[in-house]
Amino acid sequence: MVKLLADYVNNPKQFEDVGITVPKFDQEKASQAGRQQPVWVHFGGGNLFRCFHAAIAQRLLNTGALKAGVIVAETYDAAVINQMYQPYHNRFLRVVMTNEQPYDRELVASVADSLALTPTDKESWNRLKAAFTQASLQLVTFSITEKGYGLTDLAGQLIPAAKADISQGPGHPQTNMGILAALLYARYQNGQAPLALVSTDNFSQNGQKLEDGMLTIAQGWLQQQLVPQEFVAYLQDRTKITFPWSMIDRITPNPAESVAQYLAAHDFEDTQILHTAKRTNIAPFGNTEAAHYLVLEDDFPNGRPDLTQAGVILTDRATVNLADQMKVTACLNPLHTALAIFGCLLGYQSIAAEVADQDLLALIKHLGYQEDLPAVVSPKIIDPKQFIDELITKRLPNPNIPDTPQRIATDTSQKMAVRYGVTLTHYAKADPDELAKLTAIPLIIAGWCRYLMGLDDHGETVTLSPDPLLADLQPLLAPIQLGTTDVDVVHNSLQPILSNPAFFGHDLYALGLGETIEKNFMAMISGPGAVRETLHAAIAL
Ligand SMILES: NC(=O)c1ccc[n+]([C@@H]2O[C@H](COP(=O)([O-])OP(=O)(O)OC[C@H]3O[C@@H](n4cnc5c(N)ncnc54)[C@H](O)[C@@H]3O)[C@@H](O)[C@H]2O)c1
Ligand SMILES: O=P(O)(O)OC[C@@H](O)[C@@H](O)[C@H](O)[C@H](O)CO
Repeated sequence: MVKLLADYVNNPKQFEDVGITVPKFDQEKASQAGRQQPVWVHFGGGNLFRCFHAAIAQRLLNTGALKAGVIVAETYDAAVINQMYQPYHNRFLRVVMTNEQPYDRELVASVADSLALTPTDKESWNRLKAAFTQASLQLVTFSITEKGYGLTDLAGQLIPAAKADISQGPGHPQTNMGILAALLYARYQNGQAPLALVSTDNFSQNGQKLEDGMLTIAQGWLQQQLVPQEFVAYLQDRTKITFPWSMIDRITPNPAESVAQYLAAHDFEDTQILHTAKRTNIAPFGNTEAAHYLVLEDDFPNGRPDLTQAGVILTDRATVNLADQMKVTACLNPLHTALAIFGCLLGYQSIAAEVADQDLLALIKHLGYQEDLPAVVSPKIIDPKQFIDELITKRLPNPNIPDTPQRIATDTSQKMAVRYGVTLTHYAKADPDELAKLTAIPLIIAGWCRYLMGLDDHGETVTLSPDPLLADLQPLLAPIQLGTTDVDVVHNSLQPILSNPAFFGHDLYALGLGETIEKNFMAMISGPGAVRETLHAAIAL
């Protein structure tokens, strides 16, 4: 059995003998370089980072295109750092779930330092701040989930933490945007070196949202005269600070028991999965798929490593935007969220099993090909139709990818606007008559409302995936039971959700879809088994 912490530099054979590839660099040296002359900081050291960004850094360290390891910062879940990074000296094993075994396994050692930013840990804050003052720093990437960028509530008002960040100035930030603005203030005060800030979270125009969020805090400080005008000018000077947009795609499920067992059977010792109190699932290993796309706007004012050596596509903003719209709003994530909602309702634990269900397959095909694809403008670097074909015929059905509808259902309230609202906007602008012909999108939205009831299709209670708005949304559905036939009760419950543009980017009644969704919902609550019946009747081809 080989352990994650075994000495791969002096004895690589112990890894190679069990089929694990080792780094071609010395972790100690890369870590030292990362701490002394940092090049790359990443916020959100979850599974996507470990399986994708860290692997890119590892490729570049292997070839010498990068000398310094990545510094990882966690603002949300300190347990990730304290229990999964530091005890393993920031190493992990990356497992690529190819269609056939053996899986590709690689010891990843490209993380130089890992920092949990908590209000009491001054040392970590100072280390991160020091990294931000270094001119060597070229890029900061983020995979902090959609909600990590939020500063406003459902009514569009600043949340208390954002108000506190603005009133208290750069000394005590709480929100991610406040933390970033404070770190950039330190950079401004120490030489004003340039920097690229790259969101790699799953939503359209992610760089714009990062920029807007960070500037909301910085401009608040300026209004309170807590920072000079020159600081805000520095943030808005495109030769200094940029917010490249990105499209990122690699299905990276939570670490799975089946993979832990595979690793144990293949002589790897560290397989214990951690489920933190904040519901992050993380392990000494990460499991991901083979297919991957990272498309970045090439706008790095302080230079960048040669990311193309690791397969990253660098292009202009317009192309990134089209690629991202293709993936996040049409050809992948909307299909995923549909499988998440109906998978949880129908009792599935596996995405691969779901796409073997003819009703669900018909649903995602109808959504993808009939309703989403017509709204897509091809980014040309990737063909949208081939992209969906690959997804539906190769990626989703791969039984070795241990993905679950429950993972994908996480934070659905944060995602509906991007995953369905952008397509609705397309139809509303291009051809409003088409809105009335949509079947899959209204059905999925009704399915989400049905999911929020917290009952599966048998009428049994199900534990819903974490979502920051569950406590607001579930009480709205409380007056409804399976068997409720009163259309007014249903309308009163659904209306505040369907009419709120914060969820879908639109008042769905104004688009003429509210009533259809209510009807779909009524059908799905008529009794046990009604979700399946409604789905089958609506979408069967
Ligand atoms: N996993 C995938 O298949 C995949 C693929 C493409 C893009 N993404 C994007 O990456 C994000 C993270 O995915 P993951 O697989 O790493 O998830 P994960 O659950 O493994 O990790 C989530 C990370 O985000 C942090 N986080 C959660 N809420 C936060 C908050 N409010 N503020 C700051 N940090 C927060 C967690 O502490 C953790 O480090 C997704 O939300 C998505 O936008 C994921
Ligand atoms: O990561 P989220 O929470 O935005 O969405 C869940 C999945 O749809 C997502 O992680 C996909 O696996 C990913 O977007 C594939 O590239």
